[in-house]
Amino acid sequence: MIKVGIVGGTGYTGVELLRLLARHPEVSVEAITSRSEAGLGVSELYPNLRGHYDELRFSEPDPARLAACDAVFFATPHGVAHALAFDLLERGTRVIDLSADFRLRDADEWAAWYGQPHGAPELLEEAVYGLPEVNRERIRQARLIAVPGCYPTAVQLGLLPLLEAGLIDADHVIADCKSGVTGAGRGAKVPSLLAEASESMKAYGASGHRHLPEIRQGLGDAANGPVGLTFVPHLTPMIRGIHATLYGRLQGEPGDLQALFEQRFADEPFVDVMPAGSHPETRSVKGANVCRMAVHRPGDGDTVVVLSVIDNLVKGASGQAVHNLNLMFGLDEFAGLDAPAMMP
Ligand SMILES: NC(=O)C1=CN([C@@H]2O[C@H](COP(=O)(O)OP(=O)(O)OC[C@H]3O[C@@H](n4cnc5c(N)ncnc54)[C@H](OP(=O)(O)O)[C@@H]3O)[C@@H](O)[C@H]2O)C=CC1
Ligand SMILES: CC(=O)N[C@@H](CCC(=O)OP(=O)(O)O)C(=O)O
Repeated sequence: MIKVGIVGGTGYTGVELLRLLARHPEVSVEAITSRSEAGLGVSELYPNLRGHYDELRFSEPDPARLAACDAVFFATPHGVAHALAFDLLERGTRVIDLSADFRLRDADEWAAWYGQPHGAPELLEEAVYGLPEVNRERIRQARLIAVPGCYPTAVQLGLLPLLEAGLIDADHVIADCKSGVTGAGRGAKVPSLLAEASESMKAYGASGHRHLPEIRQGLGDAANGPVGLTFVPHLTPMIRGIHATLYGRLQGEPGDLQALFEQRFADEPFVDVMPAGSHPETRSVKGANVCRMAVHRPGDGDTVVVLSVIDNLVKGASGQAVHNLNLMFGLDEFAGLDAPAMMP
Protein backbone atom coordinates (compact mmCIF):
# COMPACT_ATOMS: atom_id res chain seq x y z
CA MET A 1 0.00 0.00 0.00
CA ILE A 2 1.11 3.54 -0.71
CA LYS A 3 1.04 5.61 2.47
CA VAL A 4 -0.32 9.11 2.07
CA GLY A 5 -0.81 12.13 4.30
CA ILE A 6 -3.20 15.03 3.81
CA VAL A 7 -2.45 18.51 5.13
CA GLY A 8 -5.69 20.44 5.42
CA GLY A 9 -8.08 17.56 5.93
CA THR A 10 -11.11 19.50 7.11
CA GLY A 11 -11.56 21.63 3.99
CA TYR A 12 -13.67 20.78 0.97
CA THR A 13 -10.81 19.47 -1.14
CA GLY A 14 -9.43 17.56 1.86
CA VAL A 15 -12.68 15.70 2.53
CA GLU A 16 -13.04 15.07 -1.20
CA LEU A 17 -9.60 13.46 -1.20
CA LEU A 18 -10.78 11.21 1.65
CA ARG A 19 -13.95 10.28 -0.23
CA LEU A 20 -12.01 9.32 -3.38
CA LEU A 21 -9.20 7.55 -1.52
CA ALA A 22 -11.72 5.45 0.44
CA ARG A 23 -12.28 3.56 -2.84
CA HIS A 24 -8.62 3.45 -3.82
CA PRO A 25 -7.31 -0.13 -3.70
CA GLU A 26 -3.63 0.77 -3.24
CA VAL A 27 -3.60 3.76 -0.92
CA SER A 28 -3.78 4.03 2.84
CA VAL A 29 -4.29 7.41 4.50
CA GLU A 30 -1.85 7.50 7.42
CA ALA A 31 -2.00 11.12 8.55
CA ILE A 32 -4.49 13.94 8.20
CA THR A 33 -4.02 17.38 9.65
CA SER A 34 -6.20 20.13 11.00
CA ARG A 35 -5.16 22.72 13.53
CA SER A 36 -8.73 23.62 14.47
CA GLU A 37 -10.06 20.04 14.77
CA ALA A 38 -6.97 18.26 16.13
CA GLY A 39 -8.05 15.22 18.15
CA LEU A 40 -11.41 14.79 16.42
CA GLY A 41 -12.13 11.57 14.54
CA VAL A 42 -12.49 12.02 10.78
CA SER A 43 -15.90 10.36 10.67
CA GLU A 44 -17.10 12.46 13.61
CA LEU A 45 -16.68 15.56 11.46
CA TYR A 46 -17.67 13.85 8.21
CA PRO A 47 -20.30 11.14 8.85
CA ASN A 48 -20.34 10.24 5.13
CA LEU A 49 -16.98 8.61 5.85
CA ARG A 50 -18.20 6.43 8.74
CA GLY A 51 -16.99 2.89 8.20
CA HIS A 52 -14.06 4.00 6.05
CA TYR A 53 -11.64 5.81 8.36
CA ASP A 54 -12.84 4.89 11.83
CA GLU A 55 -9.31 4.89 13.32
CA LEU A 56 -8.15 8.10 11.67
CA ARG A 57 -8.05 11.35 13.67
CA PHE A 58 -7.13 14.87 12.70
CA SER A 59 -3.83 15.99 14.18
CA GLU A 60 -1.67 19.10 14.17
CA PRO A 61 0.69 19.12 11.17
CA ASP A 62 3.69 17.04 12.31
CA PRO A 63 6.59 17.05 9.81
CA ALA A 64 7.97 13.72 11.06
CA ARG A 65 4.63 11.94 10.70
CA LEU A 66 4.10 13.41 7.24
CA ALA A 67 7.63 12.48 6.18
CA ALA A 68 6.88 8.84 7.03
CA CYS A 69 4.39 8.85 4.13
CA ASP A 70 5.23 8.08 0.51
CA ALA A 71 3.27 11.12 -0.65
CA VAL A 72 1.63 14.11 0.98
CA PHE A 73 -1.28 16.09 -0.46
CA PHE A 74 -1.54 19.75 0.48
CA ALA A 75 -5.20 20.82 0.52
CA THR A 76 -4.35 24.13 2.15
CA PRO A 77 -4.44 27.84 1.39
CA HIS A 78 -1.51 29.21 -0.59
CA GLY A 79 1.76 29.58 1.30
CA VAL A 80 1.47 26.42 3.41
CA ALA A 81 3.13 24.06 0.92
CA HIS A 82 5.90 26.61 0.38
CA ALA A 83 6.86 26.19 4.01
CA LEU A 84 6.81 22.38 4.21
CA ALA A 85 7.53 20.97 0.75
CA PHE A 86 11.31 21.27 0.75
CA ASP A 87 11.80 19.19 3.92
CA LEU A 88 9.38 16.52 2.77
CA LEU A 89 11.13 16.19 -0.59
CA GLU A 90 14.51 16.02 1.16
CA ARG A 91 13.20 13.14 3.23
CA GLY A 92 11.99 11.26 0.17
CA THR A 93 8.27 12.06 0.38
CA ARG A 94 6.58 13.18 -2.81
CA VAL A 95 4.36 16.26 -2.69
CA ILE A 96 1.08 16.85 -4.51
CA ASP A 97 -0.01 20.42 -3.88
CA LEU A 98 -3.62 21.40 -4.59
CA SER A 99 -2.93 25.05 -3.86
CA ALA A 100 -1.46 27.59 -6.23
CA ASP A 101 1.99 27.58 -4.60
CA PHE A 102 3.89 25.98 -7.49
CA ARG A 103 1.61 26.61 -10.46
CA LEU A 104 3.28 29.73 -11.86
CA ARG A 105 6.81 29.26 -13.16
CA ASP A 106 7.77 32.86 -12.35
CA ALA A 107 8.18 33.63 -8.64
CA ASP A 108 7.82 37.37 -9.17
CA GLU A 109 4.58 36.93 -11.06
CA TRP A 110 3.32 34.66 -8.27
CA ALA A 111 4.23 37.30 -5.67
CA ALA A 112 2.41 40.01 -7.62
CA TRP A 113 -0.83 38.01 -7.88
CA TYR A 114 -0.78 36.44 -4.41
CA GLY A 115 0.36 39.53 -2.52
CA GLN A 116 3.29 37.94 -0.70
CA PRO A 117 6.82 36.82 -1.62
CA HIS A 118 7.14 33.33 -3.08
CA GLY A 119 8.19 31.07 -0.21
CA ALA A 120 10.10 28.39 -2.15
CA PRO A 121 11.41 29.72 -5.47
CA GLU A 122 14.18 27.10 -5.44
CA LEU A 123 11.57 24.39 -6.05
CA LEU A 124 9.89 25.99 -9.04
CA GLU A 125 12.15 24.44 -11.62
CA GLU A 126 11.35 20.92 -10.58
CA ALA A 127 7.62 21.42 -9.96
CA VAL A 128 5.47 19.81 -12.65
CA TYR A 129 2.12 21.32 -13.59
CA GLY A 130 -0.22 18.41 -12.99
CA LEU A 131 -2.49 18.56 -16.03
CA PRO A 132 -2.20 14.95 -17.24
CA GLU A 133 -3.63 15.76 -20.67
CA VAL A 134 -0.53 17.89 -21.28
CA ASN A 135 2.20 16.62 -18.94
CA ARG A 136 1.49 12.91 -18.44
CA GLU A 137 5.08 11.74 -18.99
CA ARG A 138 6.62 14.44 -16.79
CA ILE A 139 4.11 13.67 -14.04
CA ARG A 140 5.23 10.02 -14.01
CA GLN A 141 8.77 11.17 -13.08
CA ALA A 142 7.81 14.03 -10.75
CA ARG A 143 8.50 14.50 -7.04
CA LEU A 144 6.52 17.75 -6.76
CA ILE A 145 3.18 18.35 -8.48
CA ALA A 146 1.28 21.62 -8.77
CA VAL A 147 -2.31 20.50 -9.28
CA PRO A 148 -3.99 22.98 -11.65
CA GLY A 149 -6.69 25.30 -10.39
CA CYS A 150 -10.35 24.58 -11.04
CA TYR A 151 -11.05 27.33 -13.59
CA PRO A 152 -7.68 26.74 -15.26
CA THR A 153 -8.51 23.04 -15.74
CA ALA A 154 -11.86 23.69 -17.43
CA VAL A 155 -10.52 26.52 -19.58
CA GLN A 156 -7.26 24.95 -20.70
CA LEU A 157 -8.81 21.61 -21.64
CA GLY A 158 -11.48 23.33 -23.72
CA LEU A 159 -9.03 25.52 -25.63
CA LEU A 160 -6.04 23.20 -26.06
CA PRO A 161 -7.13 21.56 -29.33
CA LEU A 162 -7.77 24.91 -31.00
CA LEU A 163 -4.57 26.60 -29.84
CA GLU A 164 -2.31 23.61 -30.44
CA ALA A 165 -3.60 23.44 -34.02
CA GLY A 166 -3.30 27.23 -34.50
CA LEU A 167 -6.94 27.45 -35.51
CA ILE A 168 -7.95 30.53 -33.50
CA ASP A 169 -6.60 34.04 -33.15
CA ALA A 170 -4.49 33.73 -30.01
CA ASP A 171 -4.71 37.46 -29.34
CA HIS A 172 -8.43 37.38 -28.61
CA VAL A 173 -9.67 34.49 -26.55
CA ILE A 174 -12.56 34.77 -24.09
CA ALA A 175 -13.33 32.52 -21.13
CA ASP A 176 -16.67 33.21 -19.47
CA CYS A 177 -16.79 30.93 -16.41
CA LYS A 178 -19.25 30.05 -13.67
CA SER A 179 -18.41 28.34 -10.38
CA GLY A 180 -20.33 26.79 -7.53
CA VAL A 181 -19.76 28.11 -4.01
CA THR A 182 -17.53 25.25 -2.82
CA GLY A 183 -14.89 26.86 -5.04
CA ALA A 184 -14.48 29.43 -2.28
CA GLY A 185 -13.60 26.80 0.34
CA ARG A 186 -15.25 25.82 3.61
CA GLY A 187 -14.18 28.80 5.67
CA ALA A 188 -16.99 31.14 6.70
CA LYS A 189 -17.24 34.08 4.30
CA VAL A 190 -20.15 36.45 3.75
CA PRO A 191 -20.40 35.92 -0.06
CA SER A 192 -20.85 32.17 0.53
CA LEU A 193 -23.84 32.57 2.88
CA LEU A 194 -27.12 31.06 1.67
CA ALA A 195 -28.85 34.44 1.61
CA GLU A 196 -26.01 36.01 -0.35
CA ALA A 197 -25.23 33.31 -2.90
CA SER A 198 -28.57 31.68 -3.64
CA GLU A 199 -31.11 32.99 -6.19
CA SER A 200 -28.50 35.38 -7.52
CA MET A 201 -25.44 35.38 -9.71
CA LYS A 202 -22.54 37.75 -10.01
CA ALA A 203 -19.26 38.20 -11.79
CA TYR A 204 -16.15 38.89 -9.78
CA GLY A 205 -12.48 39.49 -10.56
CA ALA A 206 -13.40 40.84 -13.99
CA SER A 207 -10.40 43.15 -14.10
CA GLY A 208 -7.95 40.50 -12.94
CA HIS A 209 -8.31 37.18 -11.15
CA ARG A 210 -5.37 35.15 -9.83
CA HIS A 211 -6.20 32.33 -12.23
CA LEU A 212 -5.58 34.61 -15.20
CA PRO A 213 -1.76 34.23 -15.18
CA GLU A 214 -2.07 30.49 -14.62
CA ILE A 215 -4.40 30.02 -17.56
CA ARG A 216 -2.32 32.34 -19.76
CA GLN A 217 0.81 30.36 -18.92
CA GLY A 218 -0.79 27.04 -19.95
CA LEU A 219 -2.46 28.41 -23.06
CA GLY A 220 0.77 30.14 -24.05
CA ASP A 221 2.55 26.78 -23.97
CA ALA A 222 -0.18 25.28 -26.16
CA ALA A 223 -0.08 28.16 -28.64
CA ASN A 224 3.71 28.42 -28.53
CA GLY A 225 3.42 32.14 -27.90
CA PRO A 226 1.52 34.65 -25.80
CA VAL A 227 -2.27 34.42 -25.61
CA GLY A 228 -4.51 37.45 -25.15
CA LEU A 229 -7.12 36.12 -22.74
CA THR A 230 -10.16 37.77 -21.21
CA PHE A 231 -11.25 35.67 -18.23
CA VAL A 232 -14.34 36.55 -16.20
CA PRO A 233 -15.39 34.24 -13.36
CA HIS A 234 -18.90 34.24 -11.88
CA LEU A 235 -20.29 32.89 -8.62
CA THR A 236 -23.47 30.89 -9.19
CA PRO A 237 -25.95 29.28 -6.77
CA MET A 238 -24.58 25.75 -7.19
CA ILE A 239 -22.71 23.76 -4.59
CA ARG A 240 -20.28 22.09 -7.02
CA GLY A 241 -19.43 22.67 -10.63
CA ILE A 242 -17.65 24.86 -13.12
CA HIS A 243 -19.13 25.79 -16.48
CA ALA A 244 -16.73 27.46 -18.90
CA THR A 245 -18.02 29.01 -22.12
CA LEU A 246 -15.01 29.68 -24.32
CA TYR A 247 -14.94 31.85 -27.44
CA GLY A 248 -12.29 32.01 -30.15
CA ARG A 249 -12.12 33.70 -33.57
CA LEU A 250 -11.34 31.12 -36.23
CA GLN A 251 -8.56 31.91 -38.66
CA GLY A 252 -8.90 30.34 -42.09
CA GLU A 253 -10.96 27.23 -42.78
CA PRO A 254 -10.81 25.09 -39.64
CA GLY A 255 -12.05 21.79 -41.06
CA ASP A 256 -14.00 19.37 -38.89
CA LEU A 257 -13.83 20.78 -35.36
CA GLN A 258 -15.73 17.87 -33.84
CA ALA A 259 -13.15 15.44 -35.28
CA LEU A 260 -10.30 17.65 -34.05
CA PHE A 261 -11.59 17.53 -30.46
CA GLU A 262 -12.34 13.81 -30.59
CA GLN A 263 -8.86 13.05 -31.90
CA ARG A 264 -7.08 15.31 -29.39
CA PHE A 265 -8.69 13.54 -26.44
CA ALA A 266 -9.10 10.04 -27.92
CA ASP A 267 -6.65 8.53 -25.42
CA GLU A 268 -7.65 10.63 -22.45
CA PRO A 269 -9.60 8.66 -19.87
CA PHE A 270 -10.99 11.71 -18.11
CA VAL A 271 -12.07 13.93 -20.99
CA ASP A 272 -15.38 13.29 -22.73
CA VAL A 273 -15.99 15.07 -26.03
CA MET A 274 -19.75 14.93 -26.38
CA PRO A 275 -21.57 14.46 -29.69
CA ALA A 276 -21.94 17.48 -31.99
CA GLY A 277 -24.72 19.79 -30.84
CA SER A 278 -24.44 18.84 -27.14
CA HIS A 279 -24.69 21.19 -24.19
CA PRO A 280 -22.86 19.59 -21.23
CA GLU A 281 -24.38 20.16 -17.79
CA THR A 282 -22.45 20.58 -14.57
CA ARG A 283 -24.64 17.97 -12.92
CA SER A 284 -23.38 15.40 -15.44
CA VAL A 285 -19.91 15.59 -13.88
CA LYS A 286 -20.88 15.94 -10.21
CA GLY A 287 -18.63 13.73 -8.11
CA ALA A 288 -16.76 12.38 -11.15
CA ASN A 289 -13.21 13.00 -12.34
CA VAL A 290 -14.19 14.05 -15.80
CA CYS A 291 -14.27 17.10 -18.03
CA ARG A 292 -17.16 16.97 -20.49
CA MET A 293 -17.06 19.32 -23.41
CA ALA A 294 -18.81 20.19 -26.63
CA VAL A 295 -17.68 22.30 -29.57
CA HIS A 296 -20.01 24.56 -31.56
CA ARG A 297 -19.61 26.83 -34.57
CA PRO A 298 -22.76 28.97 -34.54
CA GLY A 299 -24.12 29.61 -38.04
CA ASP A 300 -20.91 28.19 -39.52
CA GLY A 301 -19.45 31.61 -38.80
CA ASP A 302 -15.96 32.60 -37.71
CA THR A 303 -16.53 32.13 -33.97
CA VAL A 304 -15.99 28.82 -32.25
CA VAL A 305 -17.71 28.21 -28.90
CA VAL A 306 -16.50 25.47 -26.58
CA LEU A 307 -18.53 24.41 -23.55
CA SER A 308 -16.45 22.73 -20.86
CA VAL A 309 -17.74 21.47 -17.51
CA ILE A 310 -16.05 19.91 -14.49
CA ASP A 311 -16.74 19.31 -10.82
CA ASN A 312 -14.45 21.88 -9.20
CA LEU A 313 -13.72 19.53 -6.30
CA VAL A 314 -12.94 16.48 -8.47
CA LYS A 315 -11.43 17.10 -11.92
CA GLY A 316 -10.83 20.67 -10.68
CA ALA A 317 -8.92 19.60 -7.54
CA SER A 318 -8.92 16.32 -5.58
CA GLY A 319 -9.70 13.89 -8.42
CA GLN A 320 -6.98 15.42 -10.55
CA ALA A 321 -4.65 15.17 -7.53
CA VAL A 322 -5.40 11.44 -7.20
CA HIS A 323 -4.88 11.01 -10.96
CA ASN A 324 -1.45 12.58 -10.50
CA LEU A 325 -0.69 10.20 -7.62
CA ASN A 326 -1.66 7.25 -9.80
CA LEU A 327 0.67 8.39 -12.55
CA MET A 328 3.56 9.11 -10.15
CA PHE A 329 3.35 5.65 -8.60
CA GLY A 330 2.68 3.73 -11.82
CA LEU A 331 -0.85 2.74 -10.81
CA ASP A 332 -3.96 2.24 -12.91
CA GLU A 333 -5.08 5.75 -13.87
CA PHE A 334 -8.65 4.91 -12.83
CA ALA A 335 -7.75 3.75 -9.32
CA GLY A 336 -10.07 5.59 -6.93
CA LEU A 337 -11.56 7.50 -9.84
CA ASP A 338 -13.91 5.06 -11.50
CA ALA A 339 -17.23 6.30 -10.06
CA PRO A 340 -19.63 7.90 -12.53
CA ALA A 341 -21.25 11.24 -11.78
CA MET A 342 -24.37 11.51 -9.62
CA MET A 343 -27.54 12.69 -11.35
CA PRO A 344 -29.65 14.59 -10.47
N1 LIG B 1 -12.46 24.51 -3.36
C1 LIG B 1 -12.16 24.29 -4.61
O1 LIG B 1 -13.00 24.11 -5.48
C2 LIG B 1 -10.72 24.23 -5.02
C3 LIG B 1 -9.71 24.53 -4.15
N2 LIG B 1 -8.41 24.49 -4.56
C4 LIG B 1 -7.31 24.85 -3.67
O2 LIG B 1 -7.14 23.83 -2.71
C5 LIG B 1 -6.71 24.41 -1.48
C6 LIG B 1 -7.72 24.00 -0.41
O3 LIG B 1 -8.99 24.49 -0.79
P1 LIG B 1 -10.30 24.18 0.07
O4 LIG B 1 -10.32 22.75 0.45
O5 LIG B 1 -11.41 24.76 -0.70
O6 LIG B 1 -9.98 25.08 1.36
P2 LIG B 1 -10.73 25.11 2.75
O7 LIG B 1 -10.68 26.52 3.19
O8 LIG B 1 -12.05 24.44 2.63
O9 LIG B 1 -9.78 24.22 3.70
C7 LIG B 1 -8.48 24.61 4.02
C8 LIG B 1 -7.81 23.54 4.89
O10 LIG B 1 -6.47 23.93 5.15
C9 LIG B 1 -6.22 23.92 6.58
N3 LIG B 1 -5.33 25.04 6.85
C10 LIG B 1 -5.60 26.36 6.75
N4 LIG B 1 -4.50 27.10 7.03
C11 LIG B 1 -3.52 26.21 7.33
C12 LIG B 1 -2.15 26.36 7.71
N5 LIG B 1 -1.57 27.56 7.83
N6 LIG B 1 -1.42 25.24 7.95
C13 LIG B 1 -1.97 24.01 7.82
N7 LIG B 1 -3.27 23.81 7.47
C14 LIG B 1 -4.03 24.91 7.22
C15 LIG B 1 -7.59 24.06 7.22
O11 LIG B 1 -7.67 23.38 8.45
P3 LIG B 1 -7.16 24.03 9.83
O12 LIG B 1 -7.32 25.51 9.70
O13 LIG B 1 -8.04 23.42 10.86
O14 LIG B 1 -5.72 23.59 9.98
C16 LIG B 1 -8.49 23.31 6.21
O15 LIG B 1 -8.49 21.93 6.50
C17 LIG B 1 -6.66 25.93 -1.69
O16 LIG B 1 -5.35 26.31 -2.01
C18 LIG B 1 -7.59 26.14 -2.86
O17 LIG B 1 -7.23 27.28 -3.59
C19 LIG B 1 -8.09 24.07 -5.80
C20 LIG B 1 -9.06 23.77 -6.72
C21 LIG B 1 -10.46 23.86 -6.39
C1 LIG C 1 -15.98 30.50 -6.26
C2 LIG C 1 -14.57 30.89 -5.85
O1 LIG C 1 -14.38 31.71 -4.98
N1 LIG C 1 -13.58 30.29 -6.48
C3 LIG C 1 -12.20 30.54 -6.19
C4 LIG C 1 -11.34 29.70 -7.09
C5 LIG C 1 -11.29 28.28 -6.66
C6 LIG C 1 -10.04 27.93 -5.93
O2 LIG C 1 -10.06 27.41 -4.87
O3 LIG C 1 -8.89 28.31 -6.47
P1 LIG C 1 -7.74 27.35 -6.94
O4 LIG C 1 -8.32 26.49 -7.99
O5 LIG C 1 -6.68 28.28 -7.41
O6 LIG C 1 -7.15 26.61 -5.85
C7 LIG C 1 -11.77 31.96 -6.46
O7 LIG C 1 -12.31 32.59 -7.33
O8 LIG C 1 -10.77 32.37 -5.84
